[in-house]
Amino acid sequence: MAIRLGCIADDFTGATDLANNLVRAGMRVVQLIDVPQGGTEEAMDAEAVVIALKSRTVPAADAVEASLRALARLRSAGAEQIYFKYCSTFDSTPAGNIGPVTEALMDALGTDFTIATPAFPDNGRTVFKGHLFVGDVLLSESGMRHHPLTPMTDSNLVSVLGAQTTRTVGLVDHTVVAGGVPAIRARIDDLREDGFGMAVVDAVSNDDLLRLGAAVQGLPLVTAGSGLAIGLPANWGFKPSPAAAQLPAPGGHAAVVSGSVSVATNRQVLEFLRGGRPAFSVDPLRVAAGDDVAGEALAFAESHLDDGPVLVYSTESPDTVRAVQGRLGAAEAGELVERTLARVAQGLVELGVRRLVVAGGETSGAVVQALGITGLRIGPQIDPGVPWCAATLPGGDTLHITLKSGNFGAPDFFTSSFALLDRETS
Ligand SMILES: Nc1ncnc2c1ncn2[C@@H]1O[C@H](COP(=O)(O)OP(=O)(O)OP(=O)(O)O)[C@@H](O)[C@H]1O
Ligand SMILES: O=C(O)[C@@H](O)C(=O)CO
Repeated sequence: MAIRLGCIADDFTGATDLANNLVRAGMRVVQLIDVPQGGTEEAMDAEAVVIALKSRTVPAADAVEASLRALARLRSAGAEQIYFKYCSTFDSTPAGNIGPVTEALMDALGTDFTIATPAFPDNGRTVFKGHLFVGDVLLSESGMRHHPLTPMTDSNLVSVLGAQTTRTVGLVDHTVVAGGVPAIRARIDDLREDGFGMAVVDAVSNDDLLRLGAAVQGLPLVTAGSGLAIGLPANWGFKPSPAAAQLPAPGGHAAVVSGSVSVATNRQVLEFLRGGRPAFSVDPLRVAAGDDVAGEALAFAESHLDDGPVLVYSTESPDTVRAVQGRLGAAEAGELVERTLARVAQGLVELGVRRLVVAGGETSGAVVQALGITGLRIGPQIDPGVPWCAATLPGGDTLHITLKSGNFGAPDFFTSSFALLDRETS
C-alpha cells in the first residue's frame, strides 16, 4: 500500500517526536534513519514514513541535497503529502536551514505555497501574531538565545523565516485560525493571490492545530514542528489508537548519554546527580588535549552498570559551554563532543546496555549513526514529544532507545523513563 504522509525531519530527536504524535493520532509509522538505499519497500510499509536527517546545522546546500533525496524516496513510495519537520523552537540561522529546505521542497513539488508553524502546545510552544513563545516567555528570552549552534534571538517568525528565503512570508493570525477551516482556507487563498509563498500560522492550543490540520488537507507540502501532526491523520480517516505503541520486553543494562546543553537537560542531569547515581562528566578540553576520555567513561560505566542507569554527560551551563567554544570553536567543540559520546554509546552497547536514553538532537544523530541503526519502531510516550523506541542492532539484538530533545522531558526523566519502560512492557 502506498504511504499517505511522507515526512522529512531535520534531526533525529525531532523525527521520533513527530513519529510519536502521528502514532498517537492513529497512523502506522516507520521511522528510517537517513534516506534508505533501495530494497526497502518492506521497511516503508506504513501509513506514514519519517525519514530522519541530521540536516539542521549542516551547510544549507547539504541540507537541501539530503532533503531532496528524502523527498524523491518518499514520492517514489507514493506519499500524498510531504511534512518537513523542524524544531519547535525554530532552530536555524539567517543562512538556514528552514528557509532554503522549504524552498527547495516547494520547487521540487511544483507548489507555490506552504505554511510554517513550530507550535507544540503540549510542550509549551505557542505562536501568536507570528511570535513564538516557549512557555511563558518569548523565544528570544528563553534558553534558546544561548543555543551553541542556533542561538534564537528574534521571536518574530515572519522576519526570521523571511531572512532565510527569497519567497515573501505572510501570516495567518490567530483570529483567522479561531475562525475555523473555511476562514483558514480563505486566508491562504488570499495570501496566494497576493504573491506570498509561505505563511507563518498562529496556534496556541491543540484545537488550533486540529483546525489547521484539516485546513491544509491537500496542500502538497506542510512545514512545522511536531504539533501539526496531531491534526493530519484524521484527513485520511485515522483515529487515535493505543495499539500502535507496543514494544517487546526490554533487557540488558540501562544507560544515559547526554550531549544536550539545553535548560531542561541541565535540570535533568542535576536531578540525577542529586540522587547520588553513577555519573561521568566528559570534559571537551581534556578530549581536545588528547586524553582518552571515552575510554575512562567506559571503564567507569563498566564498574557501575549493575547499579545503573549510568549517566555519561557533557551537559554544562551556557557559560561553561561558551568558554569551551571560545577555546575550541563552536562547530569544532560540538563535533568533538558528538564523536566522543558516539564512541561511548558504542562501548556501552558492547558492555551489554540494551536500554539507552540519548539527550540532544545532534548527539542522538551521532549516536544512532555510530550504532548502525537504520530504523526505529515507535513505542509508548514517556513525556510529550519523547517516545521509547526499539531498534535492531547490526548483530540482531534489540535495543530500546529514546532520543530526548534537549528541552523536553520532566526533571526526573533519566530515571522515570526506565521505570515507564518496565511498566509499559511488563
Ligand atoms: N560541554 C560542551 N561544550 C561545548 N559543546 C558541547 C558541550 N556539550 C555538548 N556540546 C555540543 O553542543 C551541541 C548540543 O546539541 P544537541 O542537539 O545534542 O543538544 P540540544 O541542542 O540541547 O538539544 P536539541 O537539539 O534536541 O534541542 C552538540 O553539538 C554537542 O556536541
Ligand atoms: O520540535 C522539537 O522541539 C523537537 O522535536 C526537536 O526537534 C528538538 O531537536
